[in-house]
Amino acid sequence: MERQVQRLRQAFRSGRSRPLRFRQQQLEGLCRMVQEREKDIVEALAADLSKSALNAYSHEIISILGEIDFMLRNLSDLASAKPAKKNLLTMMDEVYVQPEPLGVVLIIGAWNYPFVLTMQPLVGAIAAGNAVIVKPSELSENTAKLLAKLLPQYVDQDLYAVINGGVEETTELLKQRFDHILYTGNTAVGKIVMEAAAKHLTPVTLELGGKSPCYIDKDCDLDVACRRITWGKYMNCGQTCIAPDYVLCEASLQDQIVQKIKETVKDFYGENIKASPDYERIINLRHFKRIHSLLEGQKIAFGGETDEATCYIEEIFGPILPIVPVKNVDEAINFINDREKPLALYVFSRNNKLIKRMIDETSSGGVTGNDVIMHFTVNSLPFGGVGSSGMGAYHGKYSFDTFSHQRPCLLKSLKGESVNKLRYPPNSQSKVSWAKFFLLKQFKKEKLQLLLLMFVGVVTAVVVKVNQSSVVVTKAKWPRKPKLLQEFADFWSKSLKL
Ligand SMILES: NC(=O)c1ccc[n+]([C@@H]2O[C@H](COP(=O)([O-])OP(=O)(O)OC[C@H]3O[C@@H](n4cnc5c(N)ncnc54)[C@H](O)[C@@H]3O)[C@@H](O)[C@H]2O)c1
Ligand SMILES: CCCCCCCCCC=O
Repeated sequence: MERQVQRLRQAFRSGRSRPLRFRQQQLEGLCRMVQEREKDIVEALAADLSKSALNAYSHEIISILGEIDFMLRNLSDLASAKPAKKNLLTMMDEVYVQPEPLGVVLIIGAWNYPFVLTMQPLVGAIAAGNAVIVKPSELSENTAKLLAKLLPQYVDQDLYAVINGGVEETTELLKQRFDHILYTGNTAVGKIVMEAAAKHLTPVTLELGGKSPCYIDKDCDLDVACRRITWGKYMNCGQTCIAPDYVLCEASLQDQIVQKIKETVKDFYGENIKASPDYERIINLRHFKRIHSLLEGQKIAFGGETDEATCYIEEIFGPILPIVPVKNVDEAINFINDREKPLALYVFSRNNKLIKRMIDETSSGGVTGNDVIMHFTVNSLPFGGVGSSGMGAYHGKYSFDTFSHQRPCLLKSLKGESVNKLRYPPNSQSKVSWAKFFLLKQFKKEKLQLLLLMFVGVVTAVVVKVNQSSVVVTKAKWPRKPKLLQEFADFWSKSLKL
């Protein structure tokens, strides 16, 4: 593994991953991979999660095509140097922020959306000019194997690699030095990743789990709310990081909500849910048993039928989508704030002020009002957690920034020493006063314009004076100019008592 990381580091050091044209070619390669091998990808997702081809396309493949398209369209803008605001001391200098690639990046994916959760960060890391190792989850083994087979056929093999394996291999991989790690998975392993990264002072983005509350206000269209919640809760058999985890509502709404969700489940998946192509399965027996054990001793409002042989769990309420009665919105807010910060918050209400209030008085990775999941699909929004649901974010521009160093650059000329005297020893009270003026003084735009006008006036006056006192200014006389300017600067320097 050490050798593999070194091989990527060498390729990165060669500078090959940096030119924009190269990055674009790699992203185009990824796009071709998704388009030409769509059938293989769909089959792998079906084998791992019983995803139908249509769901594989709409839940995973579309996101990746959209992300690649975004990067291709915006790459030159994202990668360009951005001019930065100057202070009075750096007025004459070049001041900008230059994004630069970090180096060798590790992406560790989870099994529940095995294609999206590895490919979407990969797109950002390539766009930002890095070398990348992708470690897919061993639990979604078909997608993991497929990625290892396909990627080398479509992108540069020395810069981008897939390493497959479980805990042992990932532990070994985490001993290596990376320049950034993006990990998606549970919070306990997130801590292991962060600890390993700390040994090399490697920055991390942690995309972790989080119990996402869903508050339903009594001033709401319950039919619409329940339909949207049912969609987000049962998509991918409930194995979605931002699925609504529990509902908070006033007790009077509880029965209606149960009834409406029950009806919607039948609407979506038919009477025989088990036979629906749109209904996925739990990833493996271990997870099946874990979820099954949550049902024990609970009051199940609807569903609860399971089939161990096919890892099928019919949708249930209780531990899977608990409904927690609250007196009012204040109690709902307290309930949320008494717990770890969730990955998402969902609020359903006709009352926009109430939605805004819940946003203001709670914290979560992201928020969708009057719907669920959808903030994930907007690539102009950062996607990530806060507190125990994670740190850092990605998607679109935020992916590019996550995998870049924002390098501040200040380019001065070798001239202008008179002004620079201000900061050279020996220090003096007058220098400190001028430094305060130059660095702390905030001018209103109009005042600054007036000052600039006065400055231009003074310069013009000096130039006119000099021209009047000299013989006709010819081309040959131009070399005298810097000296004049120097004299002018010295004049200012003396006036300012530097
Ligand atoms: N925030 C998000 O974007 C997001 C997305 C998907 C899933 N999740 C969360 O992830 C969880 C489900 O994922 P999971 O953790 O079961 O996935 P998982 O079992 O696939 O583990 C995630 C990754 O961690 C690696 N791993 C596991 N144990 C390890 C160890 N001891 N040391 C080093 N690496 C190890 C695995 O090989 C895998 O690549 C849920 O909590 C879910 O909410 C979060
Ligand atoms: C159109 C809906 C797309 C939903 C994709 C959700 C991906 C969530 C990843 C976390 O588990």
